[in-house]
Amino acid sequence: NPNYEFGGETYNLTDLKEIPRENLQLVKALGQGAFGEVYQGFFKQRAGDSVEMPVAVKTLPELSSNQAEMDFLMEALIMSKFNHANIVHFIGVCFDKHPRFIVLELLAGGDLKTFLRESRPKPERSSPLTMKDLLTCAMDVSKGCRYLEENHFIHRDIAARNCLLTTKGPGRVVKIADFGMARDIYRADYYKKGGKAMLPVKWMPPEAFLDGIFTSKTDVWSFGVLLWEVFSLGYMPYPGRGNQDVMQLVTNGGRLEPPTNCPAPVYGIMTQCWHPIPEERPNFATLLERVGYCLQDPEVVNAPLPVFQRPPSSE
Ligand SMILES: CN1CCN(c2ccc(C(=O)Nc3n[nH]c4c3C=[N+](C(=O)[C@H](O)c3ccccc3)C4)cc2)CC1
Repeated sequence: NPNYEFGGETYNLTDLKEIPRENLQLVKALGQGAFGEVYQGFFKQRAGDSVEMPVAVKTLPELSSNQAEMDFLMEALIMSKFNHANIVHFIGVCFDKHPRFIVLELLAGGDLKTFLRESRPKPERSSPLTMKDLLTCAMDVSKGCRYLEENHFIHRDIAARNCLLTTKGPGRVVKIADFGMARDIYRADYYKKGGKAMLPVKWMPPEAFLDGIFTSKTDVWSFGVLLWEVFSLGYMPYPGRGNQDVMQLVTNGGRLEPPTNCPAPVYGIMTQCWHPIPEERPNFATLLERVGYCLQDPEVVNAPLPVFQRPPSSE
């Protein structure tokens, strides 16, 4: 029964809030999670209550290895200790028997990468998003990352695919919602990641993919790539390049090009995140300030988003 350290305290299975299954109703599948399905459902504080809260329910298949059971438990422990508006809220677990559930806040807008790709300008309509929308998404993620940094938690996989939106519409809030990479490393089964082949190399700095060194400055580099994802409206970074190619390019000082129409101050923040020396990269408190300045800069906020262009073949 593994322990989990966070904020100077140690936690284990007994610290997790157990929810009675009868207070939960699973409605429909939301998508294929790393373990089993993620369902949309409803949760009642008390079985008889008329008020029910929409929730997301991560499920662990009944026929799971002990390794998968432990991973699922560790994921619950990790998420249960976070308390921040830009990190998916943990509600509780149903661990008394199979199938096991982790009950989380429902983020109904889907993941950030899909949202950005769906928001690209089309021949018949320009993008519904403005620079302000993109900067606000980036601001949300940097707030979540600053909280993790303050708590000395290294995420190791900050990327648009791991962030979810409360809604696609205006007033959307972006939250960090997947902690699978940090969980795997915490459980020291990095070999589970099947070596370099599975690592998110395109989001990693040289000291990470060359020497396995991870600090919060690793997450800063990844945030710079997430910023590039946001301003390219969901492109795959280093289009048309494989991981080996990217490792060589980045080790030799190569970097992502500015996305089309990306305001210079925004690209400037990206390049600061990609400083070869980790200590020279800004921390998330500073990044939050700099994204905030961009949001106050009329030249940035009023800059037009790119108009429709045929995507390159590799995309
Ligand atoms: C037309 N569109 C189609 C797509 N659609 C969706 C698609 C997916 C979701 C969804 O998974 N929402 C989630 N809310 N809370 C959690 C979720 C996932 N969680 C997890 O823990 C998942 O593992 C996870 C985590 C990070 C990223 C993806 C998945 C926790 C919501 C709407 C909106 C309407």
